[in-house]
Amino acid sequence: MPSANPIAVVTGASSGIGAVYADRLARRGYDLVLVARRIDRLRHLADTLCATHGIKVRSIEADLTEEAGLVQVEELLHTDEGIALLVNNAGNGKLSSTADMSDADTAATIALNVVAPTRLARAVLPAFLRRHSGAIINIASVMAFHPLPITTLYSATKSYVLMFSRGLQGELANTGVRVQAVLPAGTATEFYDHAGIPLSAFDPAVVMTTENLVDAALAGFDKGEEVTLPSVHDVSLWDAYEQARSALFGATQVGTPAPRYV
Ligand SMILES: NC(=O)C1=CN([C@@H]2O[C@H](COP(=O)(O)OP(=O)(O)OC[C@H]3O[C@@H](n4cnc5c(N)ncnc54)[C@H](OP(=O)(O)O)[C@@H]3O)[C@@H](O)[C@H]2O)C=CC1
Ligand SMILES: CC(=O)[C@H](N)C(=O)O
Repeated sequence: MPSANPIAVVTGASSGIGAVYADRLARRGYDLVLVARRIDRLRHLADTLCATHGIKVRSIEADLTEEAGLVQVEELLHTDEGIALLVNNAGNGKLSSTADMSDADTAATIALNVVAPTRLARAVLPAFLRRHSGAIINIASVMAFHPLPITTLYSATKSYVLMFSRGLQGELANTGVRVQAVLPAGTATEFYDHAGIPLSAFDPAVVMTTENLVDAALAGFDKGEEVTLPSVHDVSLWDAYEQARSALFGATQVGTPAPRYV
């Protein structure tokens, strides 16, 4: 018997931001599909959320940097008509100079942060468009617009997520399908266990709790925001950034070299 609840697919649900998204979406009455490599954690979370909220939860053990893992989730997104929300959350990043990163880490970050959210969005979009409804939440980062010497590759991948989201928003206008880009700043998760720099190296005053992050991001989602910056108190800063970006683009469309280059 198919569930009456809308289904949310959350990637990277075995810890951190994804695990809190799973909890919050369960509270909102979503059935869940949880995706990550650590199936033991997924099953524990699934049992807890089922018991607490009376929802249905499926756990999928998948490495989203591998073709087989991606195909598993793509097939679900292609076929399960009950899916109403995709949270592209799984991500990683080594905080390191580009020259010092290994080829394996470089490939894994591009695969997980760029290829996976792209393929999963492409997998779910046809059904969303057919139904004129559905939403994709892409977890980017504030590093998308502010590269540091130790975040070059990571920032580039998150800038892709932001641009991919902004482009989709333009494509999907008036279709009933929504895309939200969420740009967290430092958030207290296991991300730093694998990043090469421990969370303890950061000023606690600038690190947000995962619960506060996700609750703020969902508040932005409920407001209909296209880009949500949970930690930015003065939203006029983003508005000014976007206006400057648009004005700069307009200034590129002139067809003649700028005088300073002549
Ligand atoms: N923490 C922060 O300061 C910030 C984080 N972000 C972004 O938030 C998102 C969530 O990260 P966060 O919660 O912080 O970190 P965590 O490390 O706690 O969570 C990362 C999640 O991604 C999953 N994951 C990692 N590698 C793979 C893989 N190869 N295949 C499938 N799933 C994988 C992990 O599960 P498993 O290991 O079980 O596979 C885990 O569930 C990321 O996109 C990150 O870039 C953005 C800004 C700030
Ligand atoms: C400091 C970081 O790289 C963090 N993951 C972020 O995206 O802000």
